[in-house]
Amino acid sequence: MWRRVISLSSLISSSKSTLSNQAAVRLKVWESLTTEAKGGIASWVKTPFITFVLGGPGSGKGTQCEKIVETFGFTHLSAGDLLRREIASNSKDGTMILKTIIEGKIVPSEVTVKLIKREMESSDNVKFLIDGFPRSEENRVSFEQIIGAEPNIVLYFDCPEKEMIERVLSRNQGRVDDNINTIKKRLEVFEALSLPVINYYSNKGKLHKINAVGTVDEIFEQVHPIFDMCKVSFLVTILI
Ligand SMILES: Nc1ncnc2c1ncn2[C@@H]1O[C@H](COP(=O)(O)OP(=O)(O)OP(=O)(O)O)[C@@H](O)[C@H]1O
Ligand SMILES: O=c1ccn([C@@H]2O[C@H](COP(=O)(O)O)[C@@H](O)[C@H]2O)c(=O)[nH]1
Ligand SMILES: [Mg+2]
Repeated sequence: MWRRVISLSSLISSSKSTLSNQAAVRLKVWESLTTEAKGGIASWVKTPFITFVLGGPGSGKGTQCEKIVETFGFTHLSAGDLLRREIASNSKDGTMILKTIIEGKIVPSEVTVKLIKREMESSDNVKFLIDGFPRSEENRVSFEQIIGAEPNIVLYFDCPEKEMIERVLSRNQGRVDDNINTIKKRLEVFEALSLPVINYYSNKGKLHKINAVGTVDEIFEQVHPIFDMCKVSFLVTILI
C-alpha cells in the first residue's frame, strides 16, 4: 500500500531545487515532526513514519500515546479502540470481536490490519502511533504483507505484572476486559505471543525499552528523547 513516491533527499537535491525552497522544505519537515498533526508534508510525501507501541495490559501505552500526540503531532491508532468501535457499530465481525476480547485472545490478523489500513489511508498525516499492535508474530507478518511497511521504531513499555493488574482494575472506563479473569488471560497471551514480537524488534535494533514504573511525566521523560532523536536523524537524512 505505502510506496515511497518521492524521497525527501531526492526532492531537495533535484536540479529544480533552489536554496530558498530547500529551506522551505526543511521548515515544513521540521514543523511536521514537532506539532503539526495534519497536512504539511503529508500532502506531498506519502512515506509513513510508523511507531509500534507495545507493552502488557495496563502498562500505560494509551496514556503515553496521548502525550506523544500532543508533543510530536502523531496520529494515534489504538488497535483495541478500533476493534471496540467495530463492536459498537454492530459490524458483521462485532460479535466475534467482543467474544475474543472477553476471552483475552487475539482477533484474526486480517480483521485488525484491515481496520488499521483504513485509518492510515484516510489520514492526512504521515506519522502514526500504532498502539497495542502487533500482538503476535502472525499479526506482525500480516501487517508487513498487507500494509507493505515496517515500523521505523518500536516502543516497549516494560511494567511488572502486579502494577499492570492494579492499574487495569482501577481504570474504571467500563471495559469488558477490565476484570481479573480476563486480565490473567491477557497476561498469558502477552507472554506467550507478544513477547516474541518484542524480541524480534530488539534483534532488529528497532526496540526502545521504557521502564513503565513511575509517574506519567517521569515515563514521558524517557519517551521524549526518542522522538527528538528521530527528528534529528530525519533532518540529517534530508540534508545529505
Ligand atoms: N504511570 C502511571 N502511573 C499510574 N497509573 C497510570 C500510569 N500510566 C497510566 N496509568 C493508568 O493506568 C491505567 C491503564 O493505562 P493505559 O490505559 O494507558 O494502559 P494501556 O497500556 O493502554 O492498557 P491496555 O493495553 O489495557 O489498553 C489507566 O487508568 C491510566 O490512567
Ligand atoms: O491488535 C489487537 C489489539 C487488541 N486486540 C484485542 O483487544 C483487546 C484490548 O486491546 P487493548 O490494546 O488493550 O485496548 C485485547 O486484549 C485483544 O483481545 C486484538 O485482538 N488485537
Ligand atoms: Mg490502551
